Amino acid sequence: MTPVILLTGFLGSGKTTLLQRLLTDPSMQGAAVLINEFGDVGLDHHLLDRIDDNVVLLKSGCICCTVRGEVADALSNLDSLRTRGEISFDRVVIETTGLADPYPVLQTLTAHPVLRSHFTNGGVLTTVDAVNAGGQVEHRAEAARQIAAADRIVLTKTDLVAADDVARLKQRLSKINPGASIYTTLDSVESLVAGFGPGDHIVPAARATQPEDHVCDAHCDHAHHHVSHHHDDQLGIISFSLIIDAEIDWTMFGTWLTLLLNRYGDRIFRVKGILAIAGEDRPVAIHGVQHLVHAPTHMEHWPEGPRQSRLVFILEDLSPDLIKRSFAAFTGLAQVRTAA
Ligand SMILES: Nc1nc2c(ncn2[C@@H]2O[C@H](COP(=O)(O)OP(=O)(O)OP(=O)(O)O)[C@@H](O)[C@H]2O)c(=O)[nH]1
Repeated sequence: MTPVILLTGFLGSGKTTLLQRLLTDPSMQGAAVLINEFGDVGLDHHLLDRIDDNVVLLKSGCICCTVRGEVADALSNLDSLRTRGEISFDRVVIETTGLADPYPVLQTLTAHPVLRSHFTNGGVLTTVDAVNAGGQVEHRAEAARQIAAADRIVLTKTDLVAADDVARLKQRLSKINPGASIYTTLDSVESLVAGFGPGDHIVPAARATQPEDHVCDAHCDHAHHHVSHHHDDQLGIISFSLIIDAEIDWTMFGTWLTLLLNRYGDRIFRVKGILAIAGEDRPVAIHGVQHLVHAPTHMEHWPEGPRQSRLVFILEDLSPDLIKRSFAAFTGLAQVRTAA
């Protein structure tokens, strides 16, 4: 049986950063990876250095509902390729979208007639952003369910908050999920995935908020499973991207993004992008999570395709047009396109 590790956590909480670390550890060299992103423009596979045949980008959408069938198909495909000797892997890591409910994915593993004889639940790792977790847990059901589903919680961004706040957050997380062990990004990869490997049998954490026992199939429309389904229609969460063909002035851009997140960070859950900056050969990756702008990083090389800047936003109750107009007005770049 091949273990499937589910890597989950709210938008911008550090899943891809942790995945990058996991994949560079020798113990994880045999891992195949499935990545799912919310929104039509996937960037995470570009932001990961290790891209090979074992990395599959799933169609956009909410992993718990829209692409559940696709997860099953992707796992079946990986298994067939392995049977034919075309690839080899000894475990699978699935990085979910930051808005996913992990329970239906776990159920897919145990309920699917074929998958359940090849794959097993290899453990749930949930990243929790120490800067933004307070509000997210309070206001977003998805964030709470991701924490409740965890076997291990990895606290990220503890370098950006005071030690007392980290201690308080740990206490709060322990109340939501007393069975999960809590780590930070300072812990070794070995300790984070110990017991999650081939041949290991994880004992799932005693979860505080057990979901209903009902097992859905791909056509299930039971409302109880669609807590996170509501995120994209009823609560007005949308994703869109800005595409800019001209090179961007870094100072202008930085000022614009800082002001934008300062003003609208409550409603901008996530912004990430790959930028063509004037005077730079290599692309620059940028990340914002609510009011927080992370340090930009240079990527090794441009992904395939045109050298254009792409910014993906995940917003709640905010007009994409407002962002587009403000970007154009601030940077003086009129040729800005949006994609839904
Ligand atoms: N300072 C600091 N930054 C971090 C840490 N972990 C992640 N980040 C930064 O947080 C930003 C978002 O990280 P990602 O790994 O892209 O987050 P994600 O959960 O994959 O994001 P989505 O897939 O959009 O939900 C990036 O700029 C990371 O460099 C951490 O422990 N400390």
